[in-house]
Amino acid sequence: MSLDTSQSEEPAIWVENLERRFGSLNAVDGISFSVERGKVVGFIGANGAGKTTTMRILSTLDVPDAGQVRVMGYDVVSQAAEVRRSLGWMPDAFGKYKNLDVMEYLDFFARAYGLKGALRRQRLKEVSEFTELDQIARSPVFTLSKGQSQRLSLARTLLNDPAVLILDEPAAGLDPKARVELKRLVRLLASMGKTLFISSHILSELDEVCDSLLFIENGKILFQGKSDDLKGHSEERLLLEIETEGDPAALLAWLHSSPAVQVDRESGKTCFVSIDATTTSRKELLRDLIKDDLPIVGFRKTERKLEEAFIHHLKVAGERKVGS
Ligand SMILES: Nc1ncnc2c1ncn2[C@@H]1O[C@H](COP(=O)(O)OP(=O)(O)OP(=O)(O)O)[C@@H](O)[C@H]1O
Repeated sequence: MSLDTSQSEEPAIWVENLERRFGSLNAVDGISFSVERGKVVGFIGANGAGKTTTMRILSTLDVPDAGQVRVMGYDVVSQAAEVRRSLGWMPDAFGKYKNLDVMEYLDFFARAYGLKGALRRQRLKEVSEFTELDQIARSPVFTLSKGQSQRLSLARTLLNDPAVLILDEPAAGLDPKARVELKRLVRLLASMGKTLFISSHILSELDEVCDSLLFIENGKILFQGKSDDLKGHSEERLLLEIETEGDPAALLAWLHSSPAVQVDRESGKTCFVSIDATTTSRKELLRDLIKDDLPIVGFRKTERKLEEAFIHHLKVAGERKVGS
């Protein structure tokens, strides 16, 4: 009997000090992170940030220059075959076979996975129904739309029923309807207990479907956490939008002088601030503003948009670095 280390409680993905160099370029520059089983994590970064390189290493298609990577407890270098059995890799682009229809294409890959007889037919039925490709089973692959092609690529990835799914830019080039459909499939897969690691260069694209986000830039991790943390939602800090009908400079000066308030930015007659909710209440702040005769006409709880939040995070991180 072989010992199945995937039964252990190791995270689905565990990466420690991973490095991958191409000549003098550190495409992946000593990154560490982990993804718990059953979670959906968004891997965000601009073009060339190092996403595909990292994902290819996770998927055993490339090897690290340094560091360690484990998928479902298996080492990607010394236990590559076990990793491949646990993992499905959906590349950002895939070759289409001109003479095959949808079902023939899936059947070809099911055979390549070694699925035989009734089991193969069963899996083909399951994945084609799941991705709703059963409705276009006899369409030639080259006639598919971008959204249908992405579903075909996902279906192929699901054939061996992997516990971990690595999806490289699955939403790229999709129209809004296909994007909604993709999100629905991601949610369904998550509800089935699968772990999903999904890359995108668009911050807001994955926000609603991901449990947490991982930002990469120039091969380094810039942020790992929940998008709510990034947007400023927390038990401790509250974001507020305060609008005056009077002189915005007076409001700004008052806010800057208040030790409880941190001013993020101002726009016209509105100031965006955060307060420490453990020591100051919204009510107290509003009462103090009115007591000092500031003509407040808007006072709302707010949140940062994800893009804005990320820029704010970088700014704060940069200020910390300068200050240290
Ligand atoms: N095989 C290779 N040989 C040389 N350089 C490479 C190779 N693969 C990737 N790179 C470089 O490594 C860096 C990271 O590339 P990677 O494809 O991982 O980025 P990415 O975040 O996936 O970007 P994109 O969104 O454009 O796919 C880039 O500068 C890229 O040009």
